[in-house]
Amino acid sequence: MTSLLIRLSHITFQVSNAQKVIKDLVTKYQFYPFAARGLDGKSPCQVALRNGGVVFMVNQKTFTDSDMLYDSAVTLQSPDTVCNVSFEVEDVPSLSRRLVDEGCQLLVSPTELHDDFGSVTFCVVKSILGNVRHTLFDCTRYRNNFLPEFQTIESGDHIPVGNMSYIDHVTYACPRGTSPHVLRWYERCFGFKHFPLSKAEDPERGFEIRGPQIGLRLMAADSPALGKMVLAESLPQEGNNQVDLFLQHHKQGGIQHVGLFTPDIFKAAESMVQQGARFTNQPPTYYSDPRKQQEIRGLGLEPEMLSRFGILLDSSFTGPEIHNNRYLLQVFAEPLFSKDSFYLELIERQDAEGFGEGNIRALWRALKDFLDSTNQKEEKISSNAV
Ligand SMILES: O=C(O)C(=O)Cc1ccc(O)cc1
Ligand SMILES: [Fe+2]
Repeated sequence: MTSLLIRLSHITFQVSNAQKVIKDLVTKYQFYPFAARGLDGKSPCQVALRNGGVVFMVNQKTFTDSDMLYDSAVTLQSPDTVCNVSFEVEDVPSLSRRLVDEGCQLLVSPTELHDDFGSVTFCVVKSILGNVRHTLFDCTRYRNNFLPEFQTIESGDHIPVGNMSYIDHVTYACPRGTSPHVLRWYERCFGFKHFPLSKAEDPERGFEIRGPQIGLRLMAADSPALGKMVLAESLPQEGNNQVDLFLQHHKQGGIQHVGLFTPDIFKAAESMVQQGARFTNQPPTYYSDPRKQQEIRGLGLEPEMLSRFGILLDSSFTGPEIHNNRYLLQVFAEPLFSKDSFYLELIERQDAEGFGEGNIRALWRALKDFLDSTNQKEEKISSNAV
């Protein structure tokens, strides 16, 4: 079955102000638009943007399925959302039949579209999780740069600079208690395999991170063709947390963030910050901690390079000597639409396949601080207004 799946193709956004989101992706995150439809106003605009090997499609939200190509419309009440992870597959009709036999719902049955450059077959499958869906494409008979009915946008003299290599992982927020079920669905339907985040992890329980003000259950899965996915649920605990806040808008669950692989996170973060992107800050104590400093320096890095952009490091450091050179660098951008919505992550992996518990704890704390400070600002504004 895995031979039917070729690769993750792109991720689709459905938003109320596509122009604004496109502008942010272009100016802050160095994506460039390369194909579009609906720019003449005859259909809702759909724009494909690229940064290196990463492609996003931004769709203006519409409420009639027939206006939207390669996806189906979200509901009228839907928040701005990132809801479709599209896969390239070998044989759309046969895979869609198999998925229907598994009990999956098709939002769009296998359909063929063509233009002067050839034809593409696709279907849209509803995931078992929230508003998530997957468009399955066979593009082997198509020779232009994106999909039929999209016009090429010439980049002219503008030389794209982005250095994102590919989508490293997609992280889904799940309502409490649902992730084992969701994991099994992805195993059955798309051949993902449980990817333990710790030794001897129980796939029913996943990897639990507990501590003061943190309660998170993670389960990851991997597919040789489609990459990694992470399922995140909150554990009952005090106070706000990013998964529960996300679920206030995406009640049944959804795509919470996407990790973009870059070979040089310092270069990527620096150029994005210069263009106005903002990453979550880490408290200075993260970088001044002597053990952390030893860990950073032991890998040939400088604490100042990390602290400038809020980059987090996880390695197998147990001090005082580094045992191997495997490490993970991550940095998390501020939410793209509203304060507790979808965000982008940059990740550089040096021989490290998993996810870093230390980084997740630090991110959780930083986002809590960010949410608390925006809440305080909002409270101030509203009390001033009274
Ligand atoms: O570490 C990562 O990049 C993950 O994707 C894991 C993760 C999942 C959910 C969170 O709210 C925060 C981190
Ligand atoms: Fe992530």
